[in-house]
Amino acid sequence: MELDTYVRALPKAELHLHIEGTLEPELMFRLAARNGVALPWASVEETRAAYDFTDLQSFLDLYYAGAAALVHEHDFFDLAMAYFARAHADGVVHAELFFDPQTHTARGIAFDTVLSGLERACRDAHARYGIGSRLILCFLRHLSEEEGFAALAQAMPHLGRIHGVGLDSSEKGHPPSKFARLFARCRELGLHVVAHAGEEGPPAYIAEALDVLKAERIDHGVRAAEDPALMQRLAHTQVPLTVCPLSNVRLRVFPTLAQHNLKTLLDAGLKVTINSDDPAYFGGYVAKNYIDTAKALGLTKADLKRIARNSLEAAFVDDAARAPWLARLESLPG
Ligand SMILES: Nc1ncnc2[nH]cnc12
Ligand SMILES: [Zn+2]
Repeated sequence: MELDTYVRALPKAELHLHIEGTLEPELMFRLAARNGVALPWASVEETRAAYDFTDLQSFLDLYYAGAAALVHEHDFFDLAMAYFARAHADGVVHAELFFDPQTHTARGIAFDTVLSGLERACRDAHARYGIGSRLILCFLRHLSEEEGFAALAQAMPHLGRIHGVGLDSSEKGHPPSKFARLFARCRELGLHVVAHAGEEGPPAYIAEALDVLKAERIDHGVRAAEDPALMQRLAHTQVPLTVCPLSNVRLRVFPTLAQHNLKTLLDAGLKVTINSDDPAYFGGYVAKNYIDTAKALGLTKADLKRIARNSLEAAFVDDAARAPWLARLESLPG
């Protein structure tokens, strides 16, 4: 079986996906026109040309600017449905969507507008494609813990619709410990906990995410490779890493895909998964992340199958939901 066909046939979960990062320029311009929102770019082409990032912050500046096109419930619905259609084509059977409510409430968009649009898309995607999904509220770490508590207060009436919380945005200078009390409260509320750590920030941030926030998965985590004791810990505990190879290259965490450490992490026994992060900005959805990484690092079908299996095992679902996906996965060669 050809690599492309094989990757798409693998049942997989996408566990690191910012829904705002799936806003393709074409939809961004349609929504901006529909909503009378001014964008900093004149055309779709000019927008794509601006996606020449030097680091995480240079991306985040554009990502927050693009999100301004999202205003109405229907916009969030359209955004998520466009993602689910692509995810389905890539063989995704389950997706855990990050969303950044503070990006929207700061512009006067109601929390419920964001959540209702996304939730309706999750329901429709299940009916149309059979894709399972979860919504994970991410706190913006460049803002204060107090502002995080304000976002949590807005989320409180809707907690039945939110499965977990995460931590994203500018990593350097904003360690996980800044949000210790907020995440303790989220855990008391029964929410799952994940956190971006070790993308641009040091390995110590990964340890803090585990020790202080009690993160159940680490988003990115690639800088763990700099700390042998942390590598051993991650291999021993099997805390999943949601690695995003194309993102890492576009944000210059690694100079090229051939220099990415995913295979090193995998061979050291860590529970590595492959995800797309912000595919509209980084040039590829999840299947392209699998395929390009496989080609660049010489991953075998057995490696790819293991990565897909890891993603299913790391998803926040019960074993009954996982069983048919795993059975289908194991029936494939490799
Ligand atoms: N890769 C990333 N790192 C941190 N925050 C983000 N928000 C969206 N994408 C992100
Ligand atoms: Zn991310």
